[in-house]
Amino acid sequence: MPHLPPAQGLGFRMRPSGGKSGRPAARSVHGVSEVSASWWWWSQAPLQLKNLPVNSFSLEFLTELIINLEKLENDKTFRGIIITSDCPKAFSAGVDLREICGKNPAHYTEYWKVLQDLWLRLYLSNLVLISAINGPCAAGGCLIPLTSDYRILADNPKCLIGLNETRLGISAPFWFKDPLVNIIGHRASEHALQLGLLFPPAEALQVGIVDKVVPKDQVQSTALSVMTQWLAIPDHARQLTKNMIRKPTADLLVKHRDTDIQNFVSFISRDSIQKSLQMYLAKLKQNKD
Ligand SMILES: CC/C=C\C/C=C\CCCC/C=C/C(=O)SCCNC(=O)CCNC(=O)[C@H](O)C(C)(C)COP(=O)(O)OP(=O)(O)OC[C@H]1O[C@@H](n2cnc3c(N)ncnc32)[C@H](O)[C@@H]1OP(=O)(O)O
Repeated sequence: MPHLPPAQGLGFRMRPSGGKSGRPAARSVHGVSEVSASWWWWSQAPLQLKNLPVNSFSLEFLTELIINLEKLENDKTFRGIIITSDCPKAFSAGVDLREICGKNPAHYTEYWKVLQDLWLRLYLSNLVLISAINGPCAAGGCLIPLTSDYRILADNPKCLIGLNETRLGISAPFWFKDPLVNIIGHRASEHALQLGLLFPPAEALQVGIVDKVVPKDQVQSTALSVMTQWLAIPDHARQLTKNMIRKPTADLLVKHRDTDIQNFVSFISRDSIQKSLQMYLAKLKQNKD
């Protein structure tokens, strides 16, 4: 299993859980629960996102994330991943606005394609994906949670979650909207998407965009306990079922991805959109002072 120490500001921490060897010592004399605890314990890999300061999706970060997910997917040791943030300010701030501001159409094309690739890899992953959301995640920052199998949110008023694109003067792509509809339903999605709602924890739980809200210091332990339940199901049955449920949604992107790229590039290249994104980025920087 690759162990990748994070580079300055950019990187992922991936490590098998367990002792120094990555696996807990075998317990031969204990009961079934002990045995099964050891079994699931080293079947899951924590994946800690670290692209300081806010885990925004730069092209480089997306590319690294896809490579690391592919490694985990191909390593048969692992059956599930708990994804969390190693940046104190955010779980993820979504699309890195510097990637979609002031660049050229070729860059926008490449960027959008890589973002689609990440979405497809996550949405159709054979692994159990649990998002341990320990910070705010807005717009594209919801990509990982919305493609996960289970979402646990820290009970902190700063931990807002939602697709707030309309507030930035842009529209969420259909492949962000579709998983939201699948998770919270049509009417709630209409409301949330049009108003660009960012939900605080209690409301997020109520609308169903997250499955559990727990104190911040319990997010990781809760994720481990939920993972135990999911890994108790035989992989082949769970994977077939996941694929059956998710494939129609994923197929829509596969079928329309070129058109979606063209739409994105022409939309994002408009002067009016560029201006409003630049203003939003400038406002983010001002708010700091
Ligand atoms: C036809 C239609 C076809 C297609 C549709 C077209 C377009 C679709 C658009 C794509 C859909 C997805 C969009 C997105 O994801 S856009 C990004 C949305 N994200 C946000 O709105 C979050 C913005 N950030 C925040 O709210 C806060 O930064 C956050 C995360 C709550 C943390 O707050 P705080 O602790 O106070 O930290 P700062 O605000 O000071 O931020 C630190 C530092 O990070 C910079 N930064 C924050 N977010 C981003 C970002 N998304 N991209 C780039 N940089 C970001 C911020 O400016 C600060 O920088 P500084 O240099 O000042 O330190």
